Parts: sequence; structure tokens; C-alpha cells
Amino acid sequence: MSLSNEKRQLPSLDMTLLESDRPAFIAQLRGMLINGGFLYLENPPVKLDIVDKMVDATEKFFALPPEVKDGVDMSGTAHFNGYLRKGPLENPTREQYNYGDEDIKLDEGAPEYHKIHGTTPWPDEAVFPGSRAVMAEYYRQMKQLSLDFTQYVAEALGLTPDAFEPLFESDVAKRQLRCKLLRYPACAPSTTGFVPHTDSNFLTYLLQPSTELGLEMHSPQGEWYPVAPRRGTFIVLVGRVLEKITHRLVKAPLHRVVSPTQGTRYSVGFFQGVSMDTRVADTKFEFPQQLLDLQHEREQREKDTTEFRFSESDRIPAGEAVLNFKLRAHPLVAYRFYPDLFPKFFPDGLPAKYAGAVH
Ligand SMILES: O=C(O)CCC(=O)C(=O)O
Ligand SMILES: [Fe+2]
Repeated sequence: MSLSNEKRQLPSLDMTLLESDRPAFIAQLRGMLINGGFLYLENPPVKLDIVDKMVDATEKFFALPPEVKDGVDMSGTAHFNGYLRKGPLENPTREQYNYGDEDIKLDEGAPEYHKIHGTTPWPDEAVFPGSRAVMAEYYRQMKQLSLDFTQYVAEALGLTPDAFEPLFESDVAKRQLRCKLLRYPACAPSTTGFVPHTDSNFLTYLLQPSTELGLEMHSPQGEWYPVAPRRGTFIVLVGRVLEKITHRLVKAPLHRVVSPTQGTRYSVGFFQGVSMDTRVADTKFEFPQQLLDLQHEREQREKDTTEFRFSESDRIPAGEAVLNFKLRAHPLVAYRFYPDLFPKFFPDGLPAKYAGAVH
């Protein structure tokens, strides 16, 4: 039977429980990971003062003149950081800005896919005063949350807290983390702001600062339902890497964004990926039978009969899989920064619409 949206109870995990009743916190997290793969994280250690400053910085970024935003366009770097606009200048359906760790230096002889990790083009301090520092501080705090939360997830899945460490760069400074600011302007009803997808990474932490609805989850019964913004929370989502390394003990939830019809919706995503060199299909974890039983019950209930299989992209290093995906999506970056790989993805050369950009 399908639930009407009014009756739908969305999973919510209070981080203060970690101190007062850790076993209860871990048990609740376990249930939410196995059944649903997403949750509202209440009372996170990242406090409202930095969150509010981050939201202010996000709004200020998108309010910059188009030529400033174009000056930090993603197509100007090899690292998939910077500004990206979907749709025409006057009428975009989505704008986005990605940034990550600074001071990344490629090791001598590193494989080509290590280039996905690198610096971000920033607007000049003169036109964007103070905001870069705020964004760096938000990133620092989210990074710490992601390191801690990874341990809780391992524990919730019946493993030792550090069980997932081998998946990540041993040097914490080099971990695959990215922050993405999103702006969705008002559009005609039922405009798609972000197509239905599962996140490809390990875990995602979404901040939804606007009151506008937009984010929707797909229920096992096949309905889309809203996941409304709640002040002071993050929405944590399981990504496909976590789904795969657990052989689907947890599942990455399908979600989408419907554009607002009035007002502007902002969202800030913090994306935690595994090491560029991790081959997802080579990982091996032993989960307690009691948890595998819960997985089985979920699969029965949801009539989920598809067999778990790794795909070809799980057998290559995770960074290479990310690069392959991104190069297809960003022909100009492929052309400018990955000339050896470019012909593999674009045997007929640059698509015509980019011709003007390379002369
Ligand atoms: O706009 C949002 O809140 C979600 C965006 C999203 O799903 C993504 O960037 O993967
Ligand atoms: Fe997503």
C-alpha cells in the first residue's frame, strides 16, 4: 500500500543522541541506512552561524555579474571545479559552483585520472569579499563531519569504526571531497531542476537553506514525494559506492529536484568520495547475518528481485570511472586538458556548439 505524503514519516536522526545514548543512535542509523538510504541529520556539529554565513556566501556568489561567473567557468580547469550553468544565460534551469581542497599537487608519474583532484577558480576577493574564507570554513567543518560520520556508518553496519578507512586516501588532506552550491531559479510548473539520479559517491550531505520545495525522493512504490527543507539539519544520502561495497545492504536512493515555480531555491551539497585509486569491485566486507536478514526483508517487502552485480566501471579505479563520466559531460574540458583521452570520447571532434569556444 502506498503512503500519502501527509502520513509519510521521514527518517530523522538526532546527533545529540550520540552523547546521551550511543547504542540507540547507532541502531537508529542502521535502520535508516538499510531502509531508505537517507535521513535528516538533526543537531549536527556544524552550527547555524557558519551555515547562515555559507548561505549568504552562496547567494552572493550567484548574484555576481555573469562575466565574473563566466571568468571562473568549469571549462577553464582540468579539475571539474568552478561555475556551470544549465540552460541559456537569461533563463537557466540551474546554476552551480563546485569547489574543493586547495593546494593539491600531483605526484610524479601519477595516472591521468588524478587530475580530477585540483584547485578551484575563485572570483577575485575585490568582487567577492570575505566569502571564500566562509566557504573554506564550511568545507573544513563538513569534512570533519564526514570523517566522523563514516565511522558511525561503519559501526551501524556491524563493522569496526575504522573499517572503511582503507577505501579513502590515507592522507586526510587528499580525500575526494567536493562542495557544490546550487541555485534553481523559478521556472514553469513541473520543470526538472535536476534529473532523477542516485549519487555516485560514498555519502552526500545536503543543506537545504531555502523554504522552496524541490528535492524529491522515489519511494519503493514508485511515487515521488517531497523532502522539505528543515532548518538546522542536513540530509544525508547513501551514494552508489557505499551501495556497491556493501553489496546493496544499503541502497543509494533515487532522487530528483523539481524547479520552484516562485522564488529561488538554493542547495549546498557536500560530496564524499572514496580514494581515486580504490577499485570498488575489489573491496570485501563481512556484515553480520542479522543485518543481511534485514536486507533480505527489505528486498522481499519492496519486491526487489534484481541480482547484485558489479559493473565494468567498478573494476577500474574510482577516479578513472569519475573521469570517464565527467569527460563525456564536459567536452571542452576533455579537449583542453585531456588531449590524449579526447579522441576516445569524441571521435568526431568537438560537438559543433563548442566550436566558437576554442578559437
Ligand atoms: O539540489 C539539491 O538539493 C540536490 C542536488 C543533487 O541531488 C545533487 O547534486 O546530486
Ligand atoms: Fe543527488
